[in-house]
Amino acid sequence: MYVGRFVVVAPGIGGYRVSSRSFPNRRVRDRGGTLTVGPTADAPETDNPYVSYNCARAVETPTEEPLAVLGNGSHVDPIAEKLERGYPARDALASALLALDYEKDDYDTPRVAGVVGAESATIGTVRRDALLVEAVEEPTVVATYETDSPEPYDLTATDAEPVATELLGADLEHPVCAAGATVDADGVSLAFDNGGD
Ligand SMILES: NC(=O)c1ncn([C@@H]2O[C@H](COP(=O)(O)O)[C@@H](O)[C@H]2O)c1NC=O
Repeated sequence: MYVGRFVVVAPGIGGYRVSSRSFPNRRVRDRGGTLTVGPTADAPETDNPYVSYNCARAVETPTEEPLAVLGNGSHVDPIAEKLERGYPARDALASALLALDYEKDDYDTPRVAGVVGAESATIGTVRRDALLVEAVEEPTVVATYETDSPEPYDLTATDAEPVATELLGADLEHPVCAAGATVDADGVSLAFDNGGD
């Protein structure tokens, strides 16, 4: 099955995977507290605005709560900025997803995102026909295609890098790269797996 990009979150842990039919020559890079998806050196040039972006950010709220933000596009940045200004996760997700809306590409690709705290998690998506934001207690996935509403996900890893590796290895078509995050009282850990390097 091809689900495109997907986010998985639960309290204390989360991850994000890029699956792609059209732009497989991409990887995650660490820019210090932010993980970025972008082209590999040998990738064909493209003017598609949706394929390079920050996919994971570590933030701290005004009350010093560490949070991780994960998502499939430029909405990750305003979600992170709203959390840093004290918006609750629900409101940061809903307002940024609604403002940017689904992607204006050939597929009306939904935006998906999650916010992970040490003891909380919230997941969201904006599609052509819906805006969904939910607080969740157990690992929950939302994807761009097919699985485009939140549903339970069987996540076994408990650390950031194993989460990335587990998502990259999930039996879903066209894996490209993945990110993982863990959050506890001490802060956020981010990691990634680009497969084979
Ligand atoms: N976030 C991403 O990594 C990403 N990769 C591709 N897209 C969009 O989704 C469309 C379909 O891509 P694909 O055939 O790889 O699933 C692309 O034309 C592009 O507009 C993306 N946008 C949202 O998921």
